[in-house]
Amino acid sequence: MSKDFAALYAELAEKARTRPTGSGTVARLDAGVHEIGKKIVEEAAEVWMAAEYEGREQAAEEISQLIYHLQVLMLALDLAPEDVWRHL
Ligand SMILES: N=c1c2ncn([C@@H]3O[C@H](COP(=O)(O)OP(=O)(O)OP(=O)(O)O)[C@@H](O)[C@H]3O)c2ncn1[C@@H]1O[C@H](COP(=O)(O)O)[C@@H](O)[C@H]1O
Repeated sequence: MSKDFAALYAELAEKARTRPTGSGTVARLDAGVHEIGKKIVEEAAEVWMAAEYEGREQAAEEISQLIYHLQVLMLALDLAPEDVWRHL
């Protein structure tokens, strides 16, 4: 069963809280907002290129990675999903 936005956020929040060894998420949080922001821009560009040239399946994968990095930024800023949803 694949995970959804809420399940991934809960998983990442738990990683941020418990800081398990080897977690890429913990390393990204430790690198800080500047590095997370650069990764978001990179992933957004990959979404664009995949959508324009690489097809739906590749675009879906790149979109999932962009969502992951957006969630890391949310955790870095202590933003819960509800803090974002209320702007929708
Ligand atoms: N869903 C993701 C996920 N999507 C993307 N990424 C990261 O984003 C990278 C994709 O970026 P690129 O394609 O640019 O790969 P890259 O050039 O090697 O990127 P860099 O690692 O150099 O930044 C992947 O290599 C991962 O490091 C993710 N890392 C983790 N998760 C999930 O997050 C959860 C927690 O992961 P850990 O914190 O590592 O335990 C697990 O369920 C993981 O499956």
